[in-house]
Amino acid sequence: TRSTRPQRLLKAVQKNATRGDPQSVISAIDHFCRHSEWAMNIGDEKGTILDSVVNELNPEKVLELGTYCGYSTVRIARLLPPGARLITLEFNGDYAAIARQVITWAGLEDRVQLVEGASEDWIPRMKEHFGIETFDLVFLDHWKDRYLPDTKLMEDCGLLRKGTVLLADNVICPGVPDYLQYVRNSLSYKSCYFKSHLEYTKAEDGLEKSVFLG
Ligand SMILES: Nc1ncnc2c1ncn2[C@@H]1O[C@H](/C=C/CNC(=O)c2cc([N+](=O)[O-])cc(O)c2O)[C@@H](O)[C@H]1O
Ligand SMILES: [Mg+2]
Repeated sequence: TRSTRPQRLLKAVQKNATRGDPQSVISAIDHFCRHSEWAMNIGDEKGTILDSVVNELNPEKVLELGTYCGYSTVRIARLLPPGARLITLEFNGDYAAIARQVITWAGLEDRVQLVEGASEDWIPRMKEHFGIETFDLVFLDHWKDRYLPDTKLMEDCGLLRKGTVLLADNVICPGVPDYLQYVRNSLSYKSCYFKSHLEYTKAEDGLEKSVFLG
């Protein structure tokens, strides 16, 4: 049977990227998405904004919601100091299997914990299962109708501290209106919008950075 797009994306990484070189993995995926098949990775333009937020925070504990093929996982993990940890949640087993191989190809498996499961099931288990007190950075890039419920769930589970940064992809396209309204109007967040473009296209999109005020 015909291969899937994530399988073809992984093949492009294994063919064009150098093992242990995260930047070459990022470039191989961006080239594949620009010249072969579009895929819903954050991409190189919004990815540069993601990089700047990670570099500014120098986070120890990072949570990513929605791994997909692991592109943003690699972008984030490559910037983390060796002692830091990135936990990424992905409930589609096929995508998780691809992402594991992409992350390993980049040589970042010792900084990344890919958990195969749903965010709503695993957010409540972060403390007892992973010994996580609070996260320094959360990157939201999963189904758009989950951003708001999962943010409220993280609040209720005490996983956010004064200064925790939530960085949300796709706040314009496909859009997350309920989440945007919440973080922009809640007294518990200081929120700002980074205007950019939908990955590999000229359409507008952007990232919303929201700092939890406690
Ligand atoms: N509750 C949950 N727990 C764990 N994993 C979950 C989850 N909900 C979804 N996922 C996973 O997260 C990814 C979904 C991404 C949705 N993005 C998108 O739909 C998307 C669409 C466009 N677009 O259409 O242009 C552009 C983009 O940048 C996008 O991120 C998939 O890998 C999916 O399996
Ligand atoms: Mg996205």
